[in-house]
Amino acid sequence: MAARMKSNPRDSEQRLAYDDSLAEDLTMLHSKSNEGITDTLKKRYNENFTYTKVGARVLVSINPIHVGAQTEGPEIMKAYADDYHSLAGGRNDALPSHIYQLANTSYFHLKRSAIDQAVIFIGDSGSGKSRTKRAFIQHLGQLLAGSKKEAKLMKQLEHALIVYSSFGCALSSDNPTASRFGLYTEIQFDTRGRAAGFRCLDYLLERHRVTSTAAHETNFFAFYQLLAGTSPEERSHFQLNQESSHYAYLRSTRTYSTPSQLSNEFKTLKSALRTVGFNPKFQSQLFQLLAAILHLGNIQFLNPNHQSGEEAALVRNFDVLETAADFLGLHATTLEGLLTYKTKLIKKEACTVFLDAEGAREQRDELSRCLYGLLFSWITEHINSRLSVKAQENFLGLLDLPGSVAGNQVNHFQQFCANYANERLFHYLCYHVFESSTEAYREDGIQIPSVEYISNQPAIHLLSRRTSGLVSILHRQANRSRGPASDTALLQAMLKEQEDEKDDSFTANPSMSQFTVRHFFGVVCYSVEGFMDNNIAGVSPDFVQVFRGKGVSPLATPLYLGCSIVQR
Ligand SMILES: Nc1ncnc2c1ncn2[C@@H]1O[C@H](COP(=O)(O)OP(=O)(O)OP(=O)(O)O)[C@@H](O)[C@H]1O
Repeated sequence: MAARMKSNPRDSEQRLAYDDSLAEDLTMLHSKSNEGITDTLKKRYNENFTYTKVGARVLVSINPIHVGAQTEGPEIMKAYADDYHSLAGGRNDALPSHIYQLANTSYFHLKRSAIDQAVIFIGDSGSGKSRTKRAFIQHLGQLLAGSKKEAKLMKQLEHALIVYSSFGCALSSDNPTASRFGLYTEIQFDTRGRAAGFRCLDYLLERHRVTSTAAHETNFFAFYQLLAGTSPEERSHFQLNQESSHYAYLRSTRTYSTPSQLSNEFKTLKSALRTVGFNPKFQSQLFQLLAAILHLGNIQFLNPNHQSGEEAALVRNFDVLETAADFLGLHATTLEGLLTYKTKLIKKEACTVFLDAEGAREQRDELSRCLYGLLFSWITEHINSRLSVKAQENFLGLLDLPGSVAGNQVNHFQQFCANYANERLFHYLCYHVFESSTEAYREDGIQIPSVEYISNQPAIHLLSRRTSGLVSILHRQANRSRGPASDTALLQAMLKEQEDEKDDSFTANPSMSQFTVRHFFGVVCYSVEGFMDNNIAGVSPDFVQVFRGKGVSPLATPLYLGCSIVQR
């Protein structure tokens, strides 16, 4: 166990004697220089102390991925739970800083003062946010273990995270288990402070990954788990081939696990689905839709014989289209029409456009992304409908968004959104750590020196200025009365506004369709390609019409039944 007894300096005398080298709390350091802080964190990390406090409300965690660090587990959890119970929730500081201790404190405040609590996880991709969140939830489960009902609920929450991890995580260049979506989880408490339910809200699912994945990355884990884990009967029912290389959407991607590990992961997924309320029928629907998406990706198109613009693309392998159509509950000809024709607004009139092979491929991929996005939303709605309660007195909220990514690679719209969200969270954090308490003291007439810190105000300014900020420009260009602008026009508009503002946090390279933003975590290059489409990303009216039509098999309709899903 990495936990060690250590006294914490509370008064000034103790503080003078405080050994900076392994300080539990960075606010207690004599020298609060960058060097002093990083030195302390480094030493603590080398001593297997993963966590360090910054005052009472902020915890720094350094991913202890190195061998030898045993920072979690039942024994350590028990020590912190005993600590909680022996002190009736009070903080005793005898144990080293830990996420379990933060869980103790949050739960204690919620119970004692009936004030809602929120925990925000911020960090680079791969820094360990999701893992730390899981540890928080596991420990909360330990604190609630006295009640069977509450313990069961916390287990269900852990299983919900397993489901989200299968459908929303992938191997990326920065993280073997990167969350390609954001999740806000609210644990609900009743008037007596007992956990009564939980609900989730997902954000920013990287839908694009379904149809195109960088060579050194993977698609969402659920696809590989499905292929490796289904029984021969199930495979034959879903008409699946066990080899991921058989599927266009998985072909160029990296394998991330051995077949037997994937098969075990699939078992775990099925069991997690069952625990959060997906009965075998619903599970079968989920997997059938995943299979349909894989089959959709294998449909190939040829250009029409006459390129007059009045003939649509031809399907090269109609048998694959028939399989996909069957799983989606559509007639093959309906799916063929959906993929080879498109309704477009031309001069405010809805016109049907014939798609060539390239257009049909794009339409097919858009359908796959749309189905996956709806599937993901449906999972959230299903979990919420089973496990949330309507009446809650208090909540404990946990926010975990995809981490920030800097580096040399060119990033896309989804990462722009994630990085923007991380800027806002960091800004919020800085305000609460450095500004809000100082303001409170000043209001009480107490003068305290202000602390210098690296503010991300320039990036916030660039991104969120009311009219000339990048996000505002993006919205304006999407909502023009004459229709959305092109990506090139968007970049031009960004460039013009920033030149007028003389904002050096921004540079643009129109010939490469790229721009860079200086974020607080580094300079990031974005390709503007796809920004407009992704920003609008509504469900195509063609898709909605077809799936709402009469005669569609119930297999696809659950996705469209929940109004709130369609409205998203
Ligand atoms: N305490 C820990 N002990 C051992 N391994 C850890 C620990 N924390 C994180 N890791 C490992 O580090 C990797 C990254 O962790 P995690 O997926 O939680 O990062 P993240 O910050 O949520 O990233 P992203 O923003 O990309 O989702 C994972 O493989 C995880 O298992």
